[in-house]
Amino acid sequence: MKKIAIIGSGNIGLSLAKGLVKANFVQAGNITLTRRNLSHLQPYQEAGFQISSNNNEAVKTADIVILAVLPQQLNAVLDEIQPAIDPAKHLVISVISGVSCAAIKEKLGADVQVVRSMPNTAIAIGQSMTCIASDNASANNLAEVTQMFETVGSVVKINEDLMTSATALCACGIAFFLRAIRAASQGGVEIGFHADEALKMAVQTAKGAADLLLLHKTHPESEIDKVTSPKGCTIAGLNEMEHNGFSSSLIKGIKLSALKAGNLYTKEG
Ligand SMILES: NC(=O)C1=CN([C@@H]2O[C@H](COP(=O)(O)OP(=O)(O)OC[C@H]3O[C@@H](n4cnc5c(N)ncnc54)[C@H](O)[C@@H]3O)[C@@H](O)[C@H]2O)C=CC1
Ligand SMILES: O=C(O)[C@@H]1CCC=N1
Repeated sequence: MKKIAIIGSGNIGLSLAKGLVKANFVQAGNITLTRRNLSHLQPYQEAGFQISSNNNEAVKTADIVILAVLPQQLNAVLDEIQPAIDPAKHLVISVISGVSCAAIKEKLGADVQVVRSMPNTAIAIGQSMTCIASDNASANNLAEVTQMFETVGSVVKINEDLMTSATALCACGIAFFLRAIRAASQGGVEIGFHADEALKMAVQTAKGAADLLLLHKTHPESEIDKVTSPKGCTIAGLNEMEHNGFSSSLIKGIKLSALKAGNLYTKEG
C-alpha cells in the first residue's frame, strides 16, 4: 500500500485524510500528517495516523505528497521539501487554490509529476466533488489520482485553466449551499418552527432537491416546474426571491470567488 504525506493538515488536509481512511483507500498508519503545531494533531495520532512537524522527513517516507497549505504558505514549504523530492518516486498532488502545476514544478523540478486537484470539505464523508488537472502526470498516475478521489466522491478531469473556476463552484460552493440552507432555516423560524426543527427540515429538503437531480438526471427547472402549482405559493415565493436577486447574487458571488481564487498566490510569496 502506498504511503501518503499530507503537508499542511488543516481543514482540507484533515478532511481528506479522514475520507481516505473511512473509504478504506489507505490505512491511517500509512498517512503522515504534518503541521507546525503538533498539539492540534494529537487526536489524529491517537486514531492511528503518523504525525510530524518535519515536512522533509514526511516526504522522504511517502510515495504520494499532498500539498495542503495556504497559497501564501506554499513557497516556504516548497523550498523546505525540494531536497527530499525524488522525481522517480514521488507523485505530488496539490489542492492549493490558484497555484499552477508549472509554479510547483518551477520550485521542485521540471521532471516532478504534479497533479492539481480541487476537492471540497465533503471529502470527509465521501461526498466531495473533486476536479483534477495535470500537464505532465503519466496516464497511470492520473488514473491512480482519479481512483483515489473517486473513493471519496465524484471526480471530473478538467483543463488546468478552469481550475480557479472549479474552486469557486465546487470548493467554495459548499459554503454557498450551506449559507442557503441556513437562510432557509431562518425563514422557517420566522414562520413558526423552533430553530432545531427548522434546520432539520431545511437540510433534508436541500438533500432531497440535490438527490432528485442526481437520480433523475434532470434539469433543476424541470423539477421546479413540478413544484410550482399555478397561482400557487411556490411560484409566489420563488419570484419574490428572484426580484430580490437570488440567482443574480449567487452568480455574482461565484464569479468574484473565481476571480479571487486566481489571485491568491504570487511566486514572490
Ligand atoms: N478549506 C477548503 O474547503 C478547501 C481548501 N483548499 C485549499 O487548501 C489549502 C488549505 O486550506 P485550509 O485547509 O482551508 O487551510 P488551513 O489554514 O485550515 O490549513 C493549512 C494548514 O497548513 C499548516 N501549515 C502552514 N504552514 C505549514 C508548514 N510550513 N508546514 C506544515 N504545515 C503548515 C497550518 O498550520 C494549517 O493547519 C489552501 O491552499 C486552500 O486554497 C482547497 C479546497 C477546499
Ligand atoms: O476560501 C478559500 O480560499 C479556500 C479555497 C476553496 C475553499 N476554501
